[in-house]
Amino acid sequence: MASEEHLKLSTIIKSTHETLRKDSKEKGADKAWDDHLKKESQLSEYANAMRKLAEIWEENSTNESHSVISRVQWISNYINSYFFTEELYKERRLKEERTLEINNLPKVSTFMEQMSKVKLLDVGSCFNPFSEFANFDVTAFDLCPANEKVLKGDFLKIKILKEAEDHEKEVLELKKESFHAVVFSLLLEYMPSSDQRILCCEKAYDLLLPEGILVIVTPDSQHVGKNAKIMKNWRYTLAKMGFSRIKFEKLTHISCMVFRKCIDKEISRLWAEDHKEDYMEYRIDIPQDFKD
Ligand SMILES: C[S@@+](CC[C@H](N)C(=O)[O-])C[C@H]1O[C@@H](n2cnc3c(N)ncnc32)[C@H](O)[C@@H]1O
Repeated sequence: MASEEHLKLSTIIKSTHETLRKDSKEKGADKAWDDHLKKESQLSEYANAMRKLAEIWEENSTNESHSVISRVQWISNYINSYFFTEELYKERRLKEERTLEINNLPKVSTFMEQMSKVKLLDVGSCFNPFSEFANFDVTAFDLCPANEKVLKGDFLKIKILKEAEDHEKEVLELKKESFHAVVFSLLLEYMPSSDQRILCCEKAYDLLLPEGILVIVTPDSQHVGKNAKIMKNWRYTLAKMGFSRIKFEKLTHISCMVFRKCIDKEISRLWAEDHKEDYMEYRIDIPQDFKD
């Protein structure tokens, strides 16, 4: 059973999202977003609520309904099996090379190099849940950091450059193709429009090395079929960008997905053409977009 404190904190989170969606309908997503960023006390209240919820979840980690542990664990387990324990990236590489060959596309000769630590960008990190993992070299940032381990920045405004300055507190720019993994854990649904979510995924694409992965966790307490069309449309949209979805798992309250940056964009684009259904569009919607 949720405690009174837990309910109070969850209400802060939900009402922030609701207000942003409502403002976005009234004045447009860009204006609503700019106005939202000016509400510093509301942003800090949200960050504190998120951090405190995580502490509550940690204290109650034996209770399976508390999903913060499971999402952080799920993400780190997958990243480890992809890069280290099972080296899943090698299997995928072979599969993609075969697709290039079958479709008479040019061969690719440079691949991601073996690494000892995964360079991980955690966008919308809030309290940097990945800082504890020794084999991750984490860059964590958020609109409103909940602690000093997190840098401040708006991913929608971040510049992606061939060379980027190092940052101490605020991130304005990041280096192109400099990360093995980008994590969006409960990030996309914070933003009120499909265009903003798409921009985030396109930026992740530019920041990842080829064969790197974008891990997306999104809240979903419905049964697996309920949001299937929305999830299939995400897969289509990301495939048009150059990502191929390599993992999907529905847990009790979240859906976890992994998208791999293909060695050649054409690979996932061919997949998108072959699997396009009539309802599919270049969009990233969430179920809340269809509520009034
Ligand atoms: C629901 S919290 C998720 C926190 C953490 N990733 C987790 O899984 O517990 C969403 C976070 O994303 C941040 N955020 C939303 N849009 C952002 C943006 N454009 N740039 C950076 N951070 C953003 C918010 O400030 C908030 O801390």
